Amino acid sequence: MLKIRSICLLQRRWKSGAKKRWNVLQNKKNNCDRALENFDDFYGSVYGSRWKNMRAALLTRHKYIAMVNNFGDTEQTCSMLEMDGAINMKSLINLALGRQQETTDTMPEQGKSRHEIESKLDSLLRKQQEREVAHIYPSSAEDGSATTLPQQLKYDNSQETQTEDVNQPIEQSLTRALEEDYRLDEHRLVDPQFGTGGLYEYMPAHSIKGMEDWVAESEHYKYYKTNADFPLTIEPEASFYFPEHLSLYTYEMGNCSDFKGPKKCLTGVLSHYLMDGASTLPPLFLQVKPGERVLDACASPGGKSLLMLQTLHLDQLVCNDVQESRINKLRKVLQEYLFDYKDRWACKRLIFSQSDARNLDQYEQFDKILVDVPCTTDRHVLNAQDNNIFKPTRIKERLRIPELQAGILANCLRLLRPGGSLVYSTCSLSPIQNDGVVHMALQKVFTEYGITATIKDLSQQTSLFSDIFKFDHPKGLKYGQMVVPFLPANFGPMYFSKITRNM
Ligand SMILES: C[S@@+](CC[C@H](N)C(=O)[O-])C[C@H]1O[C@@H](n2cnc3c(N)ncnc32)[C@H](O)[C@@H]1O
Repeated sequence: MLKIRSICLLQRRWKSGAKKRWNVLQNKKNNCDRALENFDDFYGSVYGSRWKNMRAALLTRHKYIAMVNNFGDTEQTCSMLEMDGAINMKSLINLALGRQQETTDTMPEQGKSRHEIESKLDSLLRKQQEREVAHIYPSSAEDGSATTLPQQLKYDNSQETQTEDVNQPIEQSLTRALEEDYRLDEHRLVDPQFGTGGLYEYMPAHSIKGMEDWVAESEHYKYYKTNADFPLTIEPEASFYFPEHLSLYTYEMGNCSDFKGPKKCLTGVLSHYLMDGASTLPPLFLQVKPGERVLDACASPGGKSLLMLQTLHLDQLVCNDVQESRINKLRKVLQEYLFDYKDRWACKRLIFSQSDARNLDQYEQFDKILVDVPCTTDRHVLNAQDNNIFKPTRIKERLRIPELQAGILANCLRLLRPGGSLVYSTCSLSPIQNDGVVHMALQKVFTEYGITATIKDLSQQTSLFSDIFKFDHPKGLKYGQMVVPFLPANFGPMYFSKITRNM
């Protein structure tokens, strides 16, 4: 009897194995496979040899930052995060700001204080790293064995020839990763594949090998590749300040430690909010000032709205999203984090709005607008099957994304008061959804409404963040900045462009 049962079990196991093999033989692709294949073709030709490292990072667990809730037990939360070895981004940025200011100064005695700030920053980072290493690998310090990289830092893509050896000493591996990246950057600058126009010349609009799904997108690309038919100024952003009341905590580059989950505070709200670190940059660069009226045009689930509220600067924030279910999600998040959500502080300031941002026009003009549009969500589509935009039945929707994005951005430019600014952002590496859409929207508002705008060049300000994020500055990127996935700082992707409406 016993014998018969085990035979049955064996048979069943063999059957399911055979089914699996049959799927493999049929070469059935899932949605994530489709997305990866598409990116390999498209981003491979956009980013060249650098795509390999971005790809490995995209397929690896990404890094978060912790935003402290000012409506909870703020000081306790900050101490807890610091005890765990996290660094307050504000101190890093303020040190970098001081360093930048000193560099522009030629006074000889100031060289000394620059040196002091630099060594302070170095020792802060070194201490932080030592504390972290001791925490994660306590035995290495005791037995004298080499410290190894955290598992997450391993390039986990089997097709990559560049697989990191996890047994390498941490410094050696990090140095190698950084050196490799600089080498690739150098290579890109002289690589004839990228030509003088960088991204703008990398592919013909119609003949994109293996990229049939992108043909409609490349039509937009062809359109924005033509010379601008609208007046455009690009000027450096004058200044940057880190909001006094905002506390964002991160681990230094190369440290992939996890944050503890949020806790309930005495006021009943949650202690901190975890988000992709690169998502903090669009609202930070919007530079919301006290008393301003702000629109978050595509607000749900609400991380960026919450960040702007945590600056305690806003006079009014209109949180808009197109779907009712998304608005409900946003309400829930804000409710979990804002004390007095139903009455005083938040009630006076928060307005929920459910509209298609392409047609939104029921409000007075805004001082600032965040335009964090729907996009191909490049990291998400490689890791989640459900509701994936690369599902074959969603092809049309996917191909219309740049058009939708340009429609939203153009309407938001119209909703800005003259002199007001907006930040447009996506979490996609696609030059079409990024610079391409900015170009299309600027063209559209000029042709239809005679509106002109100035692009703010943020490169000097983003360099303040270069100890935390990996920025990519492809030659052709004209209108925005981009954080790219990078194993030692696995944030993003995040593209953002700051635009001011001319008077
Ligand atoms: C990238 S998510 C926004 C993430 C959000 N800013 C945050 O930081 O949590 C894009 C949002 O745009 C919304 N959306 C899509 N189409 C829209 C439209 N036409 N008008 C307004 N919102 C739209 C989606 O429902 C989605 O919630």
